[in-house]
Amino acid sequence: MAIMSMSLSNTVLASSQKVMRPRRIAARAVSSPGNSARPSPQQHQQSVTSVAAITGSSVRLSHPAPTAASAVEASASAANPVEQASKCPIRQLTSAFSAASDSLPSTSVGVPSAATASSSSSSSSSSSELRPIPGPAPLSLAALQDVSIIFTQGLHVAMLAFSEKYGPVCRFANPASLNGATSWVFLNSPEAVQHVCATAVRNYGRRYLPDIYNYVTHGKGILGSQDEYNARHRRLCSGPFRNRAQLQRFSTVVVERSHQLADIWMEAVEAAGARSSPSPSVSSPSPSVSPSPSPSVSSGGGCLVTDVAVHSQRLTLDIVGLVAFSHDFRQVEQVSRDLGGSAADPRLLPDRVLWAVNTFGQVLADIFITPLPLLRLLDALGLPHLRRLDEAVGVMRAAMLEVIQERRTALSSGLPGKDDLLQALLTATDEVGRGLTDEELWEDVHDIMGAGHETTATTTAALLYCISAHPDVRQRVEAELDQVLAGQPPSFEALEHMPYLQCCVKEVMRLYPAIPVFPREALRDDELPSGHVINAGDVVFMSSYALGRSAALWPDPLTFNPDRFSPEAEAAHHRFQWLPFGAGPRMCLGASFAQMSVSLMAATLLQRFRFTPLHPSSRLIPVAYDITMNFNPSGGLRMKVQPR
Ligand code: HEM
Repeated sequence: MAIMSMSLSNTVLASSQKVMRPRRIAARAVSSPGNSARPSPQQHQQSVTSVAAITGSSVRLSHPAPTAASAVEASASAANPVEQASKCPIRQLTSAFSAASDSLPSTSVGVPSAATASSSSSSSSSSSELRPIPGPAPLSLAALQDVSIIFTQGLHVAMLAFSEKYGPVCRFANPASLNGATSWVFLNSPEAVQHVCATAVRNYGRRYLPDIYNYVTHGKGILGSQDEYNARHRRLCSGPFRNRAQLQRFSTVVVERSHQLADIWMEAVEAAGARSSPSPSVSSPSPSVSPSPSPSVSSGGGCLVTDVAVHSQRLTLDIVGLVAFSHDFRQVEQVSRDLGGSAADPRLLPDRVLWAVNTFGQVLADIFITPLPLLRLLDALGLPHLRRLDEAVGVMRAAMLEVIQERRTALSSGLPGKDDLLQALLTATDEVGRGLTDEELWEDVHDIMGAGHETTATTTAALLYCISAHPDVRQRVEAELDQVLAGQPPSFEALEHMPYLQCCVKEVMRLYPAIPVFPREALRDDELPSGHVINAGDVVFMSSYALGRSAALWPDPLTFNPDRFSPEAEAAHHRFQWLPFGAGPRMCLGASFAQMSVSLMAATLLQRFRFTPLHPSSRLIPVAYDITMNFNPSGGLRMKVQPR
């Protein structure tokens, strides 16, 4: 997402992209560590971003069509034909992910080695003419106009516009080789993406990263690392996310916490009913753009009106904290206070980790594409972005290392461990029996938490909105929920019997991918199947957003229509046309967990409530991206929430 945004950016676009500031959940109840980095109330209103800044890719080579974790499935199928036969969405998810996320392309799915990749690449295009890639002339007016779209509307919108203007492959020159890129190439065809992420993946294995990301990660962790380091950590960390039993256990956390949120909503509605408050003014919702202490909530008349996107952020932060290292951020509890309309008392949650997570995310989102030299200058001039970032990282690291030490001690004493990601990673070893060091553990767990929080929150909020904005879709979802659950809580197993809900999840990710761009670096000269020439040093951008909204791939692309993902319709899709989790060896590590979580959160809430979108009033949600998707352009997703 941002990673991509930064692409063109770092230097050129760098300072401009402050356009959209995240307005996600606010850690309003956070206490700062009591130093100069103490966040202001406004900052507390900022979401708890995190390192979700990434990009992904998978290696789907043989599956006929994407079903669940589309990008992964082919490789999964290649590795496990039994699972391939399964039509069960969750089974597909887990099995697909298990093979895909970590199979190095050359081993499990037969992606050619560097040498063969280049020859296969050449042969694939030997029948076509070599042709230059279209695009604006360097430093021309057209180039300026095009680049201005990135500044004003974001790279995701620009990529769609570029493909409409120049075709599915286009190039922007970078005469000064800013950020080391010889030029920027934008791809918007499944065939080209397949080439980069599968056929010739060895040439494009490295993710392009912004300065600040390299600064923060030092090339470590999962998100910021490259090559063998990344592959090893992916192999070690993916275990829990591809293990069905582990996913099942994680699913109980998701359902329990979602029920907690539902209970709080229900209490608010009932309390308001008992007070006989007047009906909330649903006809004139305030967009609540300002970071007010409460996310503009009102209740009464048998319902409440609130920004559901704020609550979903609280929900997913709790979930990732619990799943990652059994840390309860108690953000859902905070919703009662949101609904009471009172400002939170920071003393109630003296959580330094939460403060750090918030600060880290907020600063990172603010400066994501700003070049490092400029950041150092700003720090020297008294705008200490880097210092605040360092401080937040220090707090998170210290807290996590403490937990790791406690866990190691418990483990060596034979005490029962927790059932979380950290516990699984403490004992994970690679092929030569080597485990993860404490430093590696904290970096990886932190990355996974960061990648999993806002992405799932915004996707869930958008899903609730889209389903509710389409009464026919809502009716079908409700009918499926009622029939499958028969009044019981949703579960991992029950999801397997909810194909229509899965279609809705996929459709929302087509229109609103939480991370819209995944960039790669070209190591050597290469040729796309279309005959276009890629040069060594080019940065190649692919976009799930542009693919998902391409009229060439999807009829009536801006309409929310879950039936696009019925088994019959999916069978006609290109394997690389729906890629919300990226594709190839850098594909999202948590794809199956993400789809499961989003589905379960939505199922739990839709089973108990009916939502009526109030703001924005359009069916298409205006979204922007900083590190991940946000709803800043409409000031959130304000909905009437009514018990069913
Ligand atoms: C709807 C939710 C999510 C979406 C749309 C999403 C999407 C993505 C995308 C597009 C990438 C891209 C990478 C690239 O090509 O460079 C990525 C990477 C990643 N995601 Fe997700 N993600 C989601 C949720 C999660 C969750 C829940 C987790 C963990 C629990 C997670 C963990 C990761 C990690 C660790 C990476 C980095 C992989 C690497 O660099 O090798 N994601 N995600």
